[in-house]
Amino acid sequence: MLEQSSSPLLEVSHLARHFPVRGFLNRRVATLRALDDVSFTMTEGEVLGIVGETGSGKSTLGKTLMGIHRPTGGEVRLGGEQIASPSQKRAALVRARLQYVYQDPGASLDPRWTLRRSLHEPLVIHTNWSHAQREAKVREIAAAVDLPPTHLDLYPHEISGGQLRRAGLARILVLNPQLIILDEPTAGLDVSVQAAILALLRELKREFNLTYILISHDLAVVRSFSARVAVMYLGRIVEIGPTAEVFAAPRHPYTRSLLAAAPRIGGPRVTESFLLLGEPPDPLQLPWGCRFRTRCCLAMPECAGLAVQLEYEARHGVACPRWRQWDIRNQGTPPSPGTSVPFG
Ligand SMILES: Nc1ncnc2c1ncn2[C@@H]1O[C@H](COP(=O)(O)OP(=O)(O)OP(=O)(O)O)[C@@H](O)[C@H]1O
Repeated sequence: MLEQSSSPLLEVSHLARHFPVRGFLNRRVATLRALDDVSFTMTEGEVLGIVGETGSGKSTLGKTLMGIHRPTGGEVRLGGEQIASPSQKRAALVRARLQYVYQDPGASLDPRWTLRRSLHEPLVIHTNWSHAQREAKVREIAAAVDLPPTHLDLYPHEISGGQLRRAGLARILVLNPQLIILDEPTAGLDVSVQAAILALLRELKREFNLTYILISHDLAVVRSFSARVAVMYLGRIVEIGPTAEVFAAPRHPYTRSLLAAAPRIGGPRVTESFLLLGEPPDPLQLPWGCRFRTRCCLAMPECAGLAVQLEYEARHGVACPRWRQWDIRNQGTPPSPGTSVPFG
């Protein structure tokens, strides 16, 4: 596990989620390993960004933490209490402490209900509070997300897109969550609306002492918003560490490739030799050993046999024994494609 100064809020250990692929007569014909052996910890108040190409397992991770998918292996602890394992059903009370925010939180509001009814609803389900207690909470949270009390009597179609997002967030916040998983919160928004949403999320984090997991394709958003970042490739974390360090000195060849494909991010000069080679492999036929080796410019035949492990104890962990060998010999200068780097 990563070293943390205080005891962790979230502990994810060797989490896996596999999906059966069924064929004729509903027989299992293959297994899609969407998430495999994922471990990390988070302290209260932290923001962890999750990045990776489409299909790398980011949303599956979020949904498995949330209990939307039951894990195939491993476990999740929140505040020391085991909240997910292959044999465990998630309790409703625990669900309230962890919330998942889809791309557009406003979309979760029922168009036939006033905002007031939508904000009361989670409290009706999860608490036995009186109407007056619920109303006080709803008003407190509406004020925190800058929704005037008069708006509580309006329907979703009567308010602006920005207000709708804020109302969607309010619906989650009434439950006093500790950890919120934000899945692409800024996707499809223009830059000024993006900035407003991120500013609101920062403010809410301070006010309610929230911890966030931010899933995003947008490396610039992750860089500005999260202090730590985990990079995923085909269901595994290949690198995890402080965002500034990962962006300034990426270690895993895949992280270098991601950054090379996003030049506006800045960071170190990443030459073309770190551009991704070829297409991602079929997720039903993952390469043995390191899953990235088929597209990696540092790959050697030995990578097929390696049990490549993320260095969980490291503050900046990387699941590739080859980056270190390369960096020591070449002070970080990337190799030409196909260059062989001997082991040992
Ligand atoms: N319910 C499901 N049943 C079967 N396979 C699934 C299911 N959900 C996800 N997958 C598969 O798991 C893999 C990871 O998908 P996931 O949605 O977690 O990736 P992602 O990194 O979030 O992608 P994106 O950035 O496009 O949202 C993919 O190969 C996907 O097809």
